[in-house]
Amino acid sequence: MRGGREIAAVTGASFELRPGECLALIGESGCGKSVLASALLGLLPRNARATGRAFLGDLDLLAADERTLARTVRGRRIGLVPQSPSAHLTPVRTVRSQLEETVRELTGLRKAGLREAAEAAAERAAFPATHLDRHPHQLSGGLAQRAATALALVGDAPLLLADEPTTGLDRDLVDRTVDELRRHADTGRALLMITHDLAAARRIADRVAVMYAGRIVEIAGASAFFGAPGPRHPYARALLDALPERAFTPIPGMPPELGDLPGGCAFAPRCARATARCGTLPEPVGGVACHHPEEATACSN
Ligand SMILES: Nc1ncnc2c1ncn2[C@@H]1O[C@H](COP(=O)(O)OP(=O)(O)OP(=O)(O)O)[C@@H](O)[C@H]1O
Ligand code: NI
Repeated sequence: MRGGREIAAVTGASFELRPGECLALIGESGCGKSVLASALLGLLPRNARATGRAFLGDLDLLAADERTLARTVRGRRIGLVPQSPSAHLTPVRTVRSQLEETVRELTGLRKAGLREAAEAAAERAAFPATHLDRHPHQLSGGLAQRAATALALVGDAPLLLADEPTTGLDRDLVDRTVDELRRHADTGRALLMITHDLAAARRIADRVAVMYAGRIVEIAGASAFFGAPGPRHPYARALLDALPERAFTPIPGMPPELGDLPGGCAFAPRCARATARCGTLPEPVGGVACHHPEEATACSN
């Protein structure tokens, strides 16, 4: 809601995520990625509401009450690497003390084991042991990011939501961080990684979901998406073509205001393939919501 009006930040998002799998959620700023993650955790602002179903095992996350979410879901069944780590860390406590508390809560470890486990968690997220006794305001953005990732990894939750987990990290650390997240999936857990970093997505994702103006417009296997035959939705194709290492062609125009979406396909005003048909909303077919998708070829997965 903005100015008393209701705005659909995410619409009709439908996807599955299996144990052992990494799904990368990509799309321009403001398209609804973080709102989707917040809805799964029951962390939407009070003026927002979510409808539909989102099953984690037998539990419908959208129907669960706050007590269940707070006691059994957040941290335990779903880990979160938040988009703004500094806002998520407790300002008055050192990183070590926050890690130790989380380890104690989630694993029941005590005393000596606690210290060791906290240090191991820091190590997993490449957070330097020399900085463990610092407070959040003494950390750079990249270090706060790593502290938040360490905290999120502690419980080995069956589902990890990582919202821009590599912001502020240089390339080596990006690779190291996403490889650690990938290991989380490789041990039979699920990972939803929200990212602007398509190289990081390509490195670890099994599948890619592309969001535009609050809708998932394409879901595809990562190797088909990033390699051959490439994305099938014109927006997804344009996102990749905008990369400096590819065509470096910016997407013309701007994403629409969510409060002022066109009636049909929201990408049509920016799309070279658009025709009159795009005035009606395309339903997803074979993972692609477009009236004029690029051809699927035999090697797509
Ligand atoms: N509390 C709120 N009240 C009103 N609108 C909101 C609120 N939170 C998010 N929005 C709107 O919802 C839309 C989606 O926001 P969201 O944060 O999910 O985008 P995002 O895809 O995560 O972007 P980014 O890549 O910049 O993080 C935006 O247009 C944003 O302005
Ligand atoms: Ni976001």
